[in-house]
Amino acid sequence: MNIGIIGLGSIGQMLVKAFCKSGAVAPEELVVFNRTREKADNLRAAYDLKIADTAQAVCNQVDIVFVCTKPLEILPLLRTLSIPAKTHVVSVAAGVSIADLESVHTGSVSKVIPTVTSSELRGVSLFACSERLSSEQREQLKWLLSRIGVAQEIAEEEIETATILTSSAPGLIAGILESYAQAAVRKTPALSIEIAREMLVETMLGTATLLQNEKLGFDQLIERVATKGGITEEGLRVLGKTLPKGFDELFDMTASKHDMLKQMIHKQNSTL
Ligand SMILES: NC(=O)c1ccc[n+]([C@@H]2O[C@H](COP(=O)([O-])OP(=O)(O)OC[C@H]3O[C@@H](n4cnc5c(N)ncnc54)[C@H](OP(=O)(O)O)[C@@H]3O)[C@@H](O)[C@H]2O)c1
Ligand code: PRO
Repeated sequence: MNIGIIGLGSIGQMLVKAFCKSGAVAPEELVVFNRTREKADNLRAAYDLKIADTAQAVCNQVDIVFVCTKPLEILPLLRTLSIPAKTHVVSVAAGVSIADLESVHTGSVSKVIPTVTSSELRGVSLFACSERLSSEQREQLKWLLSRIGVAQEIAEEEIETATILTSSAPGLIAGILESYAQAAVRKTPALSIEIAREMLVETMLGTATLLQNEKLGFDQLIERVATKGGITEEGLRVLGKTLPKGFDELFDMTASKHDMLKQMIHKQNSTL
């Protein structure tokens, strides 16, 4: 199976690494193109993949192509290409809908929201497929994504909120952890920030492993940690006062950003 990847930024490079690391795809089955050639050359130093000279050349030789450019770059790019109808076009762009993709490609299209943690073969890739997809194309996509983590099929109307739980989450969690570590050091300046960060990372790994291996609910883990009348209880009380409002605002603001992006994409598509 030949797989194309157009756009080798953070997520395009992650897909190359994850597909190769998982063994889902042999490097020589990958055909890549990036606007700036250097990124492709750097990847080629590690993986024996094919570098195409143009995005069109990628589309001419693959069964499925992952387009990993930014949301406002994808439709203008796809409009310049003559993509064979049999080629399955997969967009990873937040805010670009299946209908948008169907307006620029006559064949099968899908929307995938990957996550950077798939470079460790962990995390959730969200996917939504167009009705044009054959069952073989859908199974192929699901199989590829399940090799690099959990492949979660999802209705398009749920994908934006789910993106915040899966794809944005590694960045958001890193932001939360940094704030957690900084607060610890403000409280106790003798504590080194590096050690505070390391302790949090190890604790996060331990927490995730415990939740998963013992199939604990969050409430069960809380009960195990928070000794009645103890210290954690006090921390949870503070979180209960501040976090719901903060998370509601986070979901509201990221939804507004999605809406803004979609408006820009629709405007762009109607003027192209
Ligand atoms: N980062 C994430 O965690 C994540 C998760 C899920 C979905 N996404 C989606 O993935 C997409 C890419 O995000 P990113 O974070 O990877 O962005 P990025 O690091 O800026 O990568 C974008 C890449 O696209 C390349 N590019 C732009 N126009 C091109 C063209 N016409 N032909 C070939 N290559 C082109 C750029 O090349 P240059 O080297 O020339 O700039 C750059 O390497 C976005 O649509 C985003 O919504 C990202
Ligand atoms: N990274 C992309 C963004 O921040 C999409 C979800 C994760 O826009």
